[in-house]
Amino acid sequence: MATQPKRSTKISIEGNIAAGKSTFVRLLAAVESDWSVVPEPIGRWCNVHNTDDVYQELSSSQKSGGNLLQMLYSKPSRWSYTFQSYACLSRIRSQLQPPSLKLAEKPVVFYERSVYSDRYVFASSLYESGSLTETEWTVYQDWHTWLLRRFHPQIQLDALIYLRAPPQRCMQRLLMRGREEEQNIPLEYLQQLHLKHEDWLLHRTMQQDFAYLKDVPVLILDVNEDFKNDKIKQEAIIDKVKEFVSGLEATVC
Ligand SMILES: Nc1ncnc2c1ncn2[C@@H]1O[C@H](COP(=O)(O)OP(=O)(O)OP(=O)(O)O)[C@@H](O)[C@H]1O
Ligand SMILES: Nc1nc(=O)c2ncn([C@H]3C[C@H](O)[C@@H](CO)O3)c2[nH]1
Repeated sequence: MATQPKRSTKISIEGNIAAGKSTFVRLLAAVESDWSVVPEPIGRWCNVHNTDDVYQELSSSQKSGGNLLQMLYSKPSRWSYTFQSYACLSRIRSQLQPPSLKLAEKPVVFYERSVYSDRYVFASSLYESGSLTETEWTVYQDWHTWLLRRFHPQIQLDALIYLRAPPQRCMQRLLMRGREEEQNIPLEYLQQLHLKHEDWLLHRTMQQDFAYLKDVPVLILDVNEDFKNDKIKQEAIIDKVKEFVSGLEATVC
């Protein structure tokens, strides 16, 4: 008789642009053999030449995503709806993929962002700043709610990790990283996204259409400090994640 694959613990890593999510998930992927990482699809469009294991060579249709990011930042009023639709489709697709570690004893999958940040951080900010019209926002929310309910529980998350850093620090990192499409992003945009993350994950005051989310555990990690080249700080932050995950495994069966 075929053995049933173990149910993975699914955790989304959330945080502002350039807070350090990709850097952090690369660290996580190296910690435990049972842990795997699903990079943000949009991140991959901007990392075509990255040779890390978690980044793969892209098909030509995916490469056009890099252009879409450029189009979004160059003319948000024209491209926000298209971008949010494509971003959300990609995220649903990757959240539905079966775990790559079929033989893992306690599989844990970390996603770089989720269908929830798509809506409650980005699309909501773009609507508030007038880049999505009332009609686009209504249509987006309608299909977003319908699709997520349709795919529940396959895309349900067990936990969230919030990488928290001041918008000024994210701006520094964004400029240092030098991704071409992002060079004209104003600090105000990062401040707006920061407030959305704070309401959602720190204060937990954000109204959401998915009732289960209000009980999902959130681990908040301060990533303001530079831990990129500091093994001791890296170990300390990883220990917090290990402790958090083992607490979850006791409840996820
Ligand atoms: N803790 C840290 N200390 C110093 N530099 C960092 C730290 N974390 C990330 N960086 C640097 O900041 C830049 C942005 O990091 P990274 O690409 O991991 O951000 P991200 O959150 O994945 O971005 P995005 O939201 O665009 O996907 C990179 O140049 C990275 O090397
Ligand atoms: N508008 C918008 N909606 C999303 O759902 C979304 N997800 C990521 N991004 C942007 C942030 C980085 O520039 C870049 C890589 O994270 O892509 C998004 N932008």
